[in-house]
Amino acid sequence: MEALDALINRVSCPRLEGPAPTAEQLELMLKAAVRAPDHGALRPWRFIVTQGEGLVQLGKLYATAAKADDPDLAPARYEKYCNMPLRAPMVITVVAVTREHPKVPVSEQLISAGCAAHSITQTAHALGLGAMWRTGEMAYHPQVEQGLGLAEGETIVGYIYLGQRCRDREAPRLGLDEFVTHWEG
Ligand SMILES: Cc1cc2nc3c(=O)[nH]c(=O)nc-3n(C[C@H](O)[C@H](O)[C@H](O)COP(=O)(O)O)c2cc1C
Repeated sequence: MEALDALINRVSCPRLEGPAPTAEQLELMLKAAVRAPDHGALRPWRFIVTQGEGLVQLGKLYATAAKADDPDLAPARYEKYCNMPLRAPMVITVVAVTREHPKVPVSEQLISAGCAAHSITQTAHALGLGAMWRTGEMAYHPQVEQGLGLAEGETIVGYIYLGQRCRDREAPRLGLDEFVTHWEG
């Protein structure tokens, strides 16, 4: 796919199916991710790749965290948390690795990690794969952060769900006038 086509027509795919991206596809997505713009070359990101049994374990981590918040959690809700990561055959957890820096505020480091996450979705689209950036409460739960081994200064910026597209979606055509002005002083 041409680069411009991929950039302009990327869409998210809420419904994904197997097989998971191949090792080659995964490498391309991660290579693109680490080329995200990065003030100070801090490389403020890391990527946790989960598939197969790992997805089952991730679901259990979510459900256990939800149960810790609400000991009366209904079994159906518990099950729902278990099934969340099973919506795709691969999930890449994008982690912002931030630290205090004299020139680069933490907010910029978070933006860089977000750009890295977006590069994964763009590359997935260019490869003909489907991707969906998700967060939700399980991106911010301390028990999930601990289970995934996050350290101080690390934040989940997104779970990128990846797989084969169940159906093709058209990118919405947004008029630019609403968002763009030209400033001439
Ligand atoms: C930081 C971030 C977190 C998101 N979290 C969710 C989420 O938890 N659930 C969801 O349905 N969409 C979430 N989205 C939105 C989808 O990834 C997607 O962008 C949206 O459905 C619009 O589809 P499109 O990308 O094809 O325009 C998130 C997007 C971003 C940037």
